[in-house]
Amino acid sequence: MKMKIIKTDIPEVLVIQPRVFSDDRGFFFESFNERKWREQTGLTCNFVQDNHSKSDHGVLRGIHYQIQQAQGKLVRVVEGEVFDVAVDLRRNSPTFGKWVGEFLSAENFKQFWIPEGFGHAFVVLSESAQFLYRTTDFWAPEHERCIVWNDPDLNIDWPFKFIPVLSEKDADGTFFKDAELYEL
Ligand SMILES: Cc1cn([C@H]2C[C@H](O)[C@@H](COP(=O)(O)OP(=O)(O)O[C@H]3O[C@@H](C)C(=O)[C@@H](O)[C@H]3O)O2)c(=O)[nH]c1=O
Repeated sequence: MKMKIIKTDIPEVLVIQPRVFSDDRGFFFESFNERKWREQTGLTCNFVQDNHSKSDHGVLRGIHYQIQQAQGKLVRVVEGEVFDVAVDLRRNSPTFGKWVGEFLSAENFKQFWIPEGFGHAFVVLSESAQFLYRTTDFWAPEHERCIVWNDPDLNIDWPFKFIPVLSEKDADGTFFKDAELYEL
């Protein structure tokens, strides 16, 4: 069975289920293969930055985006479990303001493709989680923006009841209705 690409309710947001080879030693899988990625998604992406973060249970990072130098993100989890969310912030899109979410874990090996023009956030559901992602443009702090995780218009159905742990920047995020959006 080859790597599977699964469309979500927002067709440009993809779930990638890689083929994992398990044996007595453990497992092996191609976490990224440019040729297969191009052939199976039809996308040509030039990934320029790899990021790795670790967060404790209850940490929520996001909703982040860059108004210029928009970053497409291919994300995955190598320890623990998160609920990962992509929000369509492309003003002229038929799915503008809609979100999709996916549970990503070290156990399910799923990857999530969040294209340029989307906001991104995740919350840690396990004791801790390590999160890896590749981006199609560089981090540009001057263009970085944040929408609050519990924005009333976005109305994201987060799968938790606790009070999330936020950075100061994220606690101070703007509302979707006031957000500066992309210049793609
Ligand atoms: C995002 C980023 C941060 N940093 C630094 C700045 C700061 O001192 C420290 C932590 O930054 P932050 O608090 O912004 O990290 P974090 O809240 O994890 O930000 C990330 O959140 C997720 C949801 C995303 O989608 C990412 O694109 C990114 O925005 O790392 C870099 O050096 N390069 C980067 O690319």
